[in-house]
Amino acid sequence: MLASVLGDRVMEVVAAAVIDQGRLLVVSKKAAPAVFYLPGGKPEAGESQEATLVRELGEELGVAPRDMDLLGRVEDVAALEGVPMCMTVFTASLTGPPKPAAELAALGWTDGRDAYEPRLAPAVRNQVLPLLVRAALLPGDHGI
Ligand SMILES: Nc1nc2c([nH]c(=O)n2[C@H]2C[C@H](O)[C@@H](COP(=O)(O)OP(=O)(O)OP(=O)(O)O)O2)c(=O)[nH]1
Repeated sequence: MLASVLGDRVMEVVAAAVIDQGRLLVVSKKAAPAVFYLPGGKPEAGESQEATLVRELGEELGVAPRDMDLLGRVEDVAALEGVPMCMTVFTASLTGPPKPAAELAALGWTDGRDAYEPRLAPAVRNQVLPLLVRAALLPGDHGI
Protein backbone atom coordinates (compact mmCIF):
# COMPACT_ATOMS: atom_id res chain seq x y z
CA MET A 1 0.00 0.00 0.00
CA LEU A 2 2.80 2.39 1.01
CA ALA A 3 4.75 1.53 -2.12
CA SER A 4 1.77 2.23 -4.39
CA VAL A 5 1.30 5.70 -2.85
CA LEU A 6 4.94 6.78 -2.59
CA GLY A 7 6.37 4.94 -5.61
CA ASP A 8 10.07 5.59 -6.16
CA ARG A 9 10.53 7.26 -2.79
CA VAL A 10 10.25 3.91 -1.00
CA MET A 11 13.58 2.29 -0.13
CA GLU A 12 13.87 -1.24 -1.52
CA VAL A 13 15.58 -3.88 0.61
CA VAL A 14 16.04 -7.62 0.10
CA ALA A 15 16.63 -9.81 3.14
CA ALA A 16 16.95 -13.43 4.20
CA ALA A 17 14.97 -15.20 6.93
CA VAL A 18 17.36 -17.95 7.99
CA ILE A 19 15.90 -20.27 10.62
CA ASP A 20 17.74 -22.94 12.54
CA GLN A 21 16.24 -24.95 15.40
CA GLY A 22 13.25 -22.62 15.69
CA ARG A 23 15.28 -19.42 15.83
CA LEU A 24 15.78 -16.62 13.32
CA LEU A 25 19.21 -15.24 12.38
CA VAL A 26 19.53 -11.51 13.08
CA VAL A 27 22.46 -9.15 12.75
CA SER A 28 23.34 -5.65 13.89
CA LYS A 29 25.76 -3.29 12.19
CA LYS A 30 28.47 -1.19 13.79
CA ALA A 31 26.58 1.88 12.46
CA ALA A 32 23.65 0.99 14.80
CA PRO A 33 24.71 -1.84 17.12
CA ALA A 34 21.50 -1.84 19.19
CA VAL A 35 19.22 -2.58 16.22
CA PHE A 36 18.89 -6.17 15.01
CA TYR A 37 17.49 -7.17 11.63
CA LEU A 38 17.69 -9.73 8.86
CA PRO A 39 20.89 -10.05 6.83
CA GLY A 40 20.47 -8.37 3.45
CA GLY A 41 20.46 -4.88 2.01
CA LYS A 42 19.63 -2.59 -0.87
CA PRO A 43 19.85 -3.88 -4.46
CA GLU A 44 22.38 -2.24 -6.75
CA ALA A 45 21.15 -0.85 -10.09
CA GLY A 46 19.94 -3.64 -12.36
CA GLU A 47 20.60 -6.36 -9.79
CA SER A 48 18.03 -9.15 -9.28
CA GLN A 49 16.71 -9.82 -5.80
CA GLU A 50 18.43 -13.21 -5.69
CA ALA A 51 21.75 -11.64 -6.75
CA THR A 52 21.36 -8.95 -4.07
CA LEU A 53 20.92 -11.60 -1.43
CA VAL A 54 23.92 -13.61 -2.63
CA ARG A 55 26.09 -10.45 -2.60
CA GLU A 56 24.86 -9.14 0.77
CA LEU A 57 25.14 -12.48 2.58
CA GLY A 58 28.61 -12.92 1.13
CA GLU A 59 29.63 -9.45 2.34
CA GLU A 60 28.02 -9.69 5.77
CA LEU A 61 28.33 -13.37 6.66
CA GLY A 62 30.87 -14.91 4.27
CA VAL A 63 28.35 -17.50 3.08
CA ALA A 64 25.75 -17.90 0.33
CA PRO A 65 22.00 -18.44 0.69
CA ARG A 66 20.63 -21.83 -0.40
CA ASP A 67 17.07 -22.88 -1.26
CA MET A 68 15.76 -19.30 -1.46
CA ASP A 69 11.96 -19.19 -1.29
CA LEU A 70 9.87 -16.01 -1.33
CA LEU A 71 8.24 -15.43 2.08
CA GLY A 72 6.66 -12.10 1.19
CA ARG A 73 7.02 -8.35 0.74
CA VAL A 74 6.60 -6.20 3.84
CA GLU A 75 6.36 -2.45 4.33
CA ASP A 76 7.52 -0.46 7.36
CA VAL A 77 9.90 2.30 8.38
CA ALA A 78 13.57 1.59 7.67
CA ALA A 79 15.36 1.08 10.99
CA LEU A 80 18.42 3.18 10.16
CA GLU A 81 17.27 5.84 7.69
CA GLY A 82 13.73 6.21 9.13
CA VAL A 83 12.21 6.41 5.64
CA PRO A 84 9.45 4.22 4.13
CA MET A 85 10.87 0.85 3.18
CA CYS A 86 9.62 -2.12 1.21
CA MET A 87 11.49 -5.32 2.02
CA THR A 88 11.32 -8.55 0.03
CA VAL A 89 12.05 -11.49 2.32
CA PHE A 90 13.22 -14.91 1.21
CA THR A 91 13.50 -17.88 3.52
CA ALA A 92 16.87 -19.53 2.97
CA SER A 93 19.43 -21.80 4.49
CA LEU A 94 23.17 -21.06 4.43
CA THR A 95 26.00 -22.87 2.68
CA GLY A 96 27.98 -22.91 5.93
CA PRO A 97 28.25 -21.34 9.38
CA PRO A 98 27.88 -17.54 9.26
CA LYS A 99 31.10 -15.61 9.91
CA PRO A 100 30.28 -11.98 10.80
CA ALA A 101 32.18 -9.45 8.68
CA ALA A 102 33.83 -6.32 10.05
CA GLU A 103 30.79 -4.11 9.32
CA LEU A 104 28.66 -6.21 11.71
CA ALA A 105 28.51 -5.46 15.43
CA ALA A 106 26.76 -8.69 16.41
CA LEU A 107 25.02 -11.79 15.15
CA GLY A 108 22.38 -13.74 17.05
CA TRP A 109 19.46 -16.12 16.90
CA THR A 110 16.01 -15.18 18.20
CA ASP A 111 12.70 -16.97 18.62
CA GLY A 112 11.02 -13.55 18.49
CA ARG A 113 9.98 -13.67 22.16
CA ASP A 114 13.35 -13.34 23.90
CA ALA A 115 15.70 -10.50 24.85
CA TYR A 116 16.21 -9.61 21.17
CA GLU A 117 12.52 -8.78 20.67
CA PRO A 118 12.63 -5.11 21.80
CA ARG A 119 15.78 -4.53 19.73
CA LEU A 120 14.37 -5.86 16.46
CA ALA A 121 13.81 -3.45 13.56
CA PRO A 122 10.10 -2.55 13.18
CA ALA A 123 9.78 -4.46 9.89
CA VAL A 124 11.13 -7.61 11.51
CA ARG A 125 9.13 -7.37 14.73
CA ASN A 126 5.83 -6.20 13.23
CA GLN A 127 5.81 -7.83 9.80
CA VAL A 128 8.31 -10.66 9.36
CA LEU A 129 7.80 -12.43 12.71
CA PRO A 130 4.02 -12.79 12.22
CA LEU A 131 4.61 -14.17 8.71
CA LEU A 132 7.06 -16.74 10.07
CA VAL A 133 4.72 -17.76 12.90
CA ARG A 134 1.83 -18.11 10.44
CA ALA A 135 4.03 -20.30 8.23
CA ALA A 136 4.87 -22.40 11.33
CA LEU A 137 8.56 -21.62 10.86
CA LEU A 138 8.80 -19.95 14.29
CA PRO A 139 6.92 -20.79 17.49
CA GLY A 140 3.84 -18.64 18.14
CA ASP A 141 1.44 -18.03 21.00
CA HIS A 142 -0.75 -20.93 19.89
CA GLY A 143 -3.89 -18.93 20.58
CA ILE A 144 -3.12 -18.30 24.27
N1 LIG B 1 18.99 -5.73 5.68
C1 LIG B 1 17.93 -5.32 6.37
N2 LIG B 1 17.66 -4.00 6.45
C2 LIG B 1 16.59 -3.66 7.19
C3 LIG B 1 15.76 -4.58 7.83
N3 LIG B 1 14.79 -3.92 8.50
C4 LIG B 1 14.98 -2.62 8.30
O1 LIG B 1 14.34 -1.69 8.77
N4 LIG B 1 16.08 -2.46 7.49
C5 LIG B 1 16.58 -1.16 7.11
C6 LIG B 1 17.88 -0.82 7.80
C7 LIG B 1 18.40 0.22 6.88
O2 LIG B 1 17.68 1.42 7.16
C8 LIG B 1 18.00 -0.33 5.51
C9 LIG B 1 19.00 -1.27 4.89
O3 LIG B 1 20.25 -0.87 5.20
P1 LIG B 1 21.55 -1.78 5.12
O4 LIG B 1 22.61 -0.95 5.74
O5 LIG B 1 21.34 -3.13 5.70
O6 LIG B 1 21.69 -1.97 3.55
P2 LIG B 1 23.01 -1.88 2.70
O7 LIG B 1 24.01 -2.84 3.26
O8 LIG B 1 22.63 -2.10 1.27
O9 LIG B 1 23.39 -0.38 2.96
P3 LIG B 1 24.65 0.47 2.59
O10 LIG B 1 25.53 0.37 3.80
O11 LIG B 1 25.22 -0.13 1.34
O12 LIG B 1 24.05 1.84 2.41
O13 LIG B 1 16.83 -1.09 5.74
C10 LIG B 1 16.07 -5.95 7.73
O14 LIG B 1 15.42 -6.83 8.29
N5 LIG B 1 17.17 -6.26 6.99
